[in-house]
Amino acid sequence: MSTPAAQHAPGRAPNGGVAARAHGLTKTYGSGETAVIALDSVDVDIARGRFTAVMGPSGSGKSTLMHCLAGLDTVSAGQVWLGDTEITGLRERELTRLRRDRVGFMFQSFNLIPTLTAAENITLPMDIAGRKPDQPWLDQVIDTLGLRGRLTHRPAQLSGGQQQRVACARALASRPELIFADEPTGNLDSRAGLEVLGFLRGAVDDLGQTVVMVTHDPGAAAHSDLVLFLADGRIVDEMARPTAEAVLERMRVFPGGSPQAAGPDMVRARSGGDAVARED
Ligand SMILES: Nc1ncnc2c1ncn2[C@@H]1O[C@H](COP(=O)(O)OP(=O)(O)OP(=O)(O)O)[C@@H](O)[C@H]1O
Repeated sequence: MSTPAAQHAPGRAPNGGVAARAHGLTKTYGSGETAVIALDSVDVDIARGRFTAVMGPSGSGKSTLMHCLAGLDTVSAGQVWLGDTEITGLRERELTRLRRDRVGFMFQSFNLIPTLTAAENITLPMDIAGRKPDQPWLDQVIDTLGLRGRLTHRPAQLSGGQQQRVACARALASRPELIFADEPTGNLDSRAGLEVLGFLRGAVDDLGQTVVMVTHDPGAAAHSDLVLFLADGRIVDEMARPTAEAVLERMRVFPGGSPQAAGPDMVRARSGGDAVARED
């Protein structure tokens, strides 16, 4: 299977490598008349060694897509792979181990443990797993993120940007196959946000990591290689080599001049119900 996410440089995976894949991914919450279709038969390939951004109106399914790809949530139908491993159908215990060993997470609210130092927070997932960090790699991550002088600080002694850098180091520490970042700059001022985006970019370019980032911010999405646009639980568009201006311009085609106001009928009509490649 191949999808637009994997068909257009620079979002295309080197050597066709796919870090995560969804096929016919459907997620429904509730049942009967109150059922909500959060994801509607989504097909997507996440290119390995690339930075992919996911954008779309509030409620379009961005977080649900991320959670299903990361094995944080079960699917109602369809299949999800992490690398070559099909994760749909895995037992909770296997999923927990897979997330711990192969996926890194960053959240808007940093999710650091307040009583632990920065160093302890960074290695916590590996400590829980009983795994020894690869020290040269960890040193490289700590130095790249400029955290060397902050390792003994607790989160309350760090700025928001520094806390998110610790969360970034924690996500990178085990050299995961895939890092999911859910609005990682949402709680940061623009300077700290830019810094974190620069580090995520560097993690991809210099360290060969794979990053998927959910964002509402066209400026943040502009740091990615490829933007996937979600609306009404479907991937309705994509943009390679995005700029903030181009992303904003793209949004203007949605009713009301903003993707927040995009109507499902309109985006379905444009996409024919499937993800479409950008034609310009
Ligand atoms: N646990 C849940 N129970 C019921 N409905 C849910 C649940 N989680 C999400 N939904 C619904 O699924 C749809 C997609 O939600 P999701 O959080 O994935 O959207 P989103 O694009 O990430 O939104 P936002 O940008 O506001 O965070 C929404 O209609 C939402 O109300």
